[in-house]
Amino acid sequence: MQPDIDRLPGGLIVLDEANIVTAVNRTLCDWLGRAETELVGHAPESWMTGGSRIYYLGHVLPALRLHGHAEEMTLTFTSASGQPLPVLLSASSVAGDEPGYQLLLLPMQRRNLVEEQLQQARKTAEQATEEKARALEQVQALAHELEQRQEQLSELNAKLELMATQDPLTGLANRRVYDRQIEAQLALFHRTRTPFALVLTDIDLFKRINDRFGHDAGDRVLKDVAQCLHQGLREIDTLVRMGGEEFALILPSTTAEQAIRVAERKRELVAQYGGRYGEVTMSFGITEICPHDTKSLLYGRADRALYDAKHQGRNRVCVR
Ligand SMILES: Nc1nc2c(ncn2[C@@H]2O[C@H](COP(=O)(O)OP(=O)(O)OP(=O)(O)O)[C@@H](O)[C@H]2O)c(=O)[nH]1
Repeated sequence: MQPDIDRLPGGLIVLDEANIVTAVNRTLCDWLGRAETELVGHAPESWMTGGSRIYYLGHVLPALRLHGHAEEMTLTFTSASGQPLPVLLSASSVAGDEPGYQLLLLPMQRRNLVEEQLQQARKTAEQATEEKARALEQVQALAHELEQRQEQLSELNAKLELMATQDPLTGLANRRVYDRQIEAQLALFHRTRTPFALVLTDIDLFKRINDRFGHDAGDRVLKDVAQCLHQGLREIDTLVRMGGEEFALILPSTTAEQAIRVAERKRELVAQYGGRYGEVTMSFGITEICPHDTKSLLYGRADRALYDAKHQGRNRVCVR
């Protein structure tokens, strides 16, 4: 598509090398209020104000001839009715069969408009950048808050998990962990016949300690006994406070024979502990997993072994 130079939003003047107008567009004719025939064949400075004429001949034209271009120069033309017409001129040389120059004129009013539009666009862009920065800040603040909430949530979950599995007085695992571990050991035994032993143990005549020294003293003894029982256990062993003054030990890959030795060591340790609350002893009931055992059969046998120990005079280890 050929550009329609007559409808350009700026005036166009084509000059030959001798600075004589060879063509103009309609926009320029309209601004100057002159017919094309009045303009072609003349020098362009003919329609400029005195000052602009000097500037054009002394500066613009020499620059154009020397460098081949002149940019954003201010000149004032005069219309046929005598009105000054300030313009911004940009010009460049044209090579080829008919060498010369082409001058593009933009009225200053229009330039101001363009500048205003540019300023407006810049302002809008700045506002958009500020809004973007604010939005980014908000997103970052929200992301930070989310991170904190997630941290709080995982802390809370960890606390809940602890509360669900820990005895608050002694810090030992609770009955929930006992159930989980026994079920895991039973499953392992049924799959691989790996033996394990269950030890139930109970502080002897604990009621007397409570009665004589008070409930707080009883709590102190429970904590100390928990420590004694915990000493020397393997990573894979599980020590649980079942409730009251009863504890359970689940010893994986352990026979009843081996469990007796473990229980004896614990019994001696507790008996040595004594402390401010007089003699403290424990009774132990042991059993080893049998082929047709269930969780309750296993527990029942260990409990009967513990009963045997109590019945036989306490501070001893019995096996069933
Ligand atoms: N201080 C304290 N006492 C507890 C706690 N849980 C249970 N007890 C007490 O433990 C005592 C257990 O008494 P009993 O079941 O009669 O058994 P025992 O006195 O140890 O006698 P034997 O088991 O036959 O040797 C009761 O007095 C309970 O109140 C606890 O968390 N803290």
